[in-house]
Amino acid sequence: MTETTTSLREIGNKFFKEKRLNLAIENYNKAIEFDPSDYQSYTNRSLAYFQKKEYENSLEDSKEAIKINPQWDKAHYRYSMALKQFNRLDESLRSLYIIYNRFYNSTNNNNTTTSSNSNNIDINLITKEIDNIQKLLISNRYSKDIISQSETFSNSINANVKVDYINANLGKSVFLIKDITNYNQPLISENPLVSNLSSLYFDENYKSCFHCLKSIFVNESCYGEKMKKQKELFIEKPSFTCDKNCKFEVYCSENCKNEAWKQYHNLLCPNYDLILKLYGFCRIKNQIFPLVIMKMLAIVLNDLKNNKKSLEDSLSPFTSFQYDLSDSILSDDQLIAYAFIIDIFKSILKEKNDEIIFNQLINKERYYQFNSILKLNSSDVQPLSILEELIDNKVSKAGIKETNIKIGDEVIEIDSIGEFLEKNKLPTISIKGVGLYRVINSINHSCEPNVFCSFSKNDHSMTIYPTPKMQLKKGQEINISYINEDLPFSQRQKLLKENYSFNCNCKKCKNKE
Ligand SMILES: C[S@@+](CC[C@H](N)C(=O)[O-])C[C@H]1O[C@@H](n2cnc3c(N)ncnc32)[C@H](O)[C@@H]1O
Repeated sequence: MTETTTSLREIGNKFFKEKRLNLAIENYNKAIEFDPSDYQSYTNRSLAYFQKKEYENSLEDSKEAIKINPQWDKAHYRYSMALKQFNRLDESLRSLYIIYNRFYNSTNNNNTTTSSNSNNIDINLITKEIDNIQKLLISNRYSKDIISQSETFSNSINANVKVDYINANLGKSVFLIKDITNYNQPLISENPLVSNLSSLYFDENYKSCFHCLKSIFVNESCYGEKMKKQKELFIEKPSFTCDKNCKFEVYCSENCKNEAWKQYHNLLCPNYDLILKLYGFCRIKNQIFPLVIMKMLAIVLNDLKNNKKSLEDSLSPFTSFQYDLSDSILSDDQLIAYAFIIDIFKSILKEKNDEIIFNQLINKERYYQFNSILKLNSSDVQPLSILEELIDNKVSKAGIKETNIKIGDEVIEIDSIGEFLEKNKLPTISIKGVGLYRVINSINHSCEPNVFCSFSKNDHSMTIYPTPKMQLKKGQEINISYINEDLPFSQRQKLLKENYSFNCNCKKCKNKE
């Protein structure tokens, strides 16, 4: 940086202090002309434009300053404030979190607790802004009305809870809106915004609903010798194959077929040759997130096109989850899967006027973003296996006096079904996938959870129940355990850090129990 640049900038700063904004801008222009890498002049000019309510210019200048020096927190702050003016609240929040996380990482490393960092940004101001924007976002997105509406994503929520923001560290979480006295009462029942089968199950041995993941058929080769004789297990359930282009995807009902079509399959189906390549790759490499990401992108694209919303609004069901772009290290396989996704969406968005949407929606940053959303928030989904479903039906039909049920010629004591299933629990008979749940995946973790989740007997929906004997009062936060809470303290901390990027500070962890 030349002396001339610095003095021109300082003259600009002087004019700025005197509120002579045009003169300030003139001097910042000159400083930048002398040294186009002078990120401080860009940042200061961004503020001057902001004061003049020229938000587009303010946004561009702060963006340029970040490009030159990504460590310059003041530029991130200016960028965030300009984004806020355009109601791009998610992005605005993200920029504030860059400053917030950097501040706390550096104070943790240096063991200091000053209220400002090397860039001289007041961390209290940042925290206050984070609080403001979070509250705005929560009230927009999780109001009771919005939650209980049947949206494009058709998630139905039994509203005994509300989503609220806690603080910049814990983000949002879920709170009870009534006292709970009946422990059999579900607190939340929810369908996912998106779900997908693990690619391991794209195989002639399995047939599952492509929409709700329910088992339709499992080949007898997946069972042990004894169960192979039980013919009832191998009767294929009715299924509904897509009759448009792909003739490949199968569903358990007309309803699932229609939902899938409406949400994402209408865009994906005509490009199925490319999609099969992605399925094949994901199956060999045992990957599931790229498949979910493909569906998420199709859902956003449909919303964008059909409902004429802004990109920000169409993305918001997904971007309201926490994510961390700096943390997303993608493997070579994930990057190859990204190339397949690019090909698929190039084919979907091939019209000339689709170019802008393509560039805004389908890019590497989005892939990292969606990957991180899935990594930090999604749940494993495991619908009942065909064997479990069969047992369940027989038990519900059994009279009160009956003590046994029969599967083929196998007689099972109703009281020992658990042991029977345990004995016959072959990894190959349970179909697994992942799902992203708008409210359930907003529940924070505790190693002493007061609620637990249970899969629906038949599909990808999930229900939250109170943990028996826990007192549950109106206003209380509900917490689930993301991991096996019976593991020793150090293992729990390690798993939570590795998989969810946080240090658990619950009572059990504080006592190192
Ligand atoms: C499934 S989300 C839960 C909702 C999240 N708080 C939000 O604002 O979207 C998981 C993320 O929440 C945060 N989180 C959950 N439980 C936490 C806890 N006990 N302590 C600190 N952070 C937690 C972590 O950032 C984690 O990666």
